[in-house]
Amino acid sequence: MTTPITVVPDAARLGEAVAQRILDRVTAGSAIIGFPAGRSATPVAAALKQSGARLDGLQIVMMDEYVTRHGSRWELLDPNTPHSCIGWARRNLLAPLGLGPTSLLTPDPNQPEGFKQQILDRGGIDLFLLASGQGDGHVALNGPGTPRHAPTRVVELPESTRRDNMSTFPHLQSPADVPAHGVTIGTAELVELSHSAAMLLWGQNKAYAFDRITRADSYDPLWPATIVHDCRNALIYADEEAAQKSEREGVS
Ligand SMILES: N[C@@H]1[C@@H](O)[C@H](O)[C@@H](COP(=O)(O)O)O[C@@H]1O
Repeated sequence: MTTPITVVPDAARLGEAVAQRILDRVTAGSAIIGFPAGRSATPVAAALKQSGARLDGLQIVMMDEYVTRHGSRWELLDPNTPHSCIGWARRNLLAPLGLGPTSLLTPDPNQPEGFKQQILDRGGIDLFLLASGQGDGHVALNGPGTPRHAPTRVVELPESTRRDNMSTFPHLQSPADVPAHGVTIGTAELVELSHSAAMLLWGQNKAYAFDRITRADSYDPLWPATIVHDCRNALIYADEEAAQKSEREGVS
């Protein structure tokens, strides 16, 4: 495994370390940052808010969103729904950081192939923050079995991802409460469009994900979050609970 690992004591320190990288880029001019919705990036969002910095130059790219079919078209989940990924971005990033709607880019389920060009037009993603499904290793909504070069597209969520989403959004009581489809950036674009990437793993329930990811050297379709190894300038950030540091060697 060649992707460097940084282990910090806890989720708050992880958030501060990653937020500092974003702040450095914003200070240098502008930053286009890819975000996952859910628990993993919440400490990063909190640390950005805590910094009190002006973040006008911050552009946020959300990697996925749940969708439902209406006739021949897909509709994004209402952002006021507590498990909406766009809603997560509005609540955790846009509102607290004082950013407007033009600071947010999300894939269009009816034109998913356009997402790549929209990102290219902005010069690519400076830093793509990645999360791993705790039980099935999904990344964005690319579930187990996703080929390495999958494009941005609408996918049907497997039961394993819907179960993981119940931990991410605890108000979801059963897999049936989780929407059956989502639009997601593809594994191809995660690699091609990011100048750097950071996998965020914190808490005991990400210990297995840490293990699966750090045992791999490159993309393993059975655990799609291993895509981090194929990304340029990639880093894994973990807290001690996820890394179970005392039991490992070679982790700094
Ligand atoms: N749609 C989101 C993904 O974007 C995110 O990567 C994942 C991880 O969530 P958590 O960080 O809570 O484990 O949850 C959901 O599936």
